[in-house]
Amino acid sequence: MFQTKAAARQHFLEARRLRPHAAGLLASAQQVLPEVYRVALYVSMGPEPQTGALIDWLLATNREVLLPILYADNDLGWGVAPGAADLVPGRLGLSEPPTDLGSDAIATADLVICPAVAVTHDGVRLGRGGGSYDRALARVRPGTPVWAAVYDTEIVDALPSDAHDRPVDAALTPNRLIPLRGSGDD
Ligand SMILES: Nc1nc2c(c(=O)[nH]1)N(C=O)[C@@H](CNc1ccc(C(=O)N[C@@H](CCC(=O)O)C(=O)O)cc1)CN2
Ligand SMILES: Nc1ncnc2c1ncn2[C@@H]1O[C@H](COP(=O)(O)OP(=O)(O)OP(=O)(O)O)[C@@H](O)[C@H]1O
Repeated sequence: MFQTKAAARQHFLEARRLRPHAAGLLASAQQVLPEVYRVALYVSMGPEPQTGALIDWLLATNREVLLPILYADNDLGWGVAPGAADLVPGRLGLSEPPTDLGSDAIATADLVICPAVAVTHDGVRLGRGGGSYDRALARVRPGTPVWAAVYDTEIVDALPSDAHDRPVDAALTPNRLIPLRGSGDD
């Protein structure tokens, strides 16, 4: 398999760039979304699984959506999504909410859907390499479901991992929700 996280990241990001288009998470999420009020999500960029329509639908169905704000040290703050038009440019080409509720606001989420480059059947998540979600997921209220947004081809048997990596409970793809082992509910 992959010797390093960097090698794995390069492999999966290259494959993403070759996709003809980025599929969205709305249809699959609509099928499986539990009764939740506040959902932490991300504003998708480029070939990432798209979140725009899902965010709009959550807001239209009276849910609240938390979106990340990337700090200089790669830690994350959170703001509520008022609507796509109200987002402001952040670092690395990201679009972010204008008002920061702070890093601990993720503890108020009932469901966290986080970006990932790949995930294993055991729930090991590989991200962009900033350690942003390693820190953010440590603040999630215990028992809150955490889903990694990936494509079906990004769910693999093994990935390099570190002790600080936070496991995820399921993989949400544009097609389905796949429960992952090793995160407490089996
Ligand atoms: N949409 C989205 N938002 C997110 C994340 C993410 O993975 N996706 N993050 C997850 O932690 C945090 C931000 N971390 C990020 C880290 C790297 C890149 C990125 O695109 N890097 C480019 C180089 C960009 C540049 O330097 O101009 C690259 O890797 O090619 C984006 C976000 C918080 N918000
Ligand atoms: N709690 C933490 N506080 C500060 N730095 C951390 C923390 N957890 C991880 N890091 C650092 O973040 C860096 C990247 O970690 P890693 O490669 O696991 O990121 P990732 O989970 O793939 O990315 P991301 O979470 O941003 O999507 C590492 O150098 C690691 O030491």
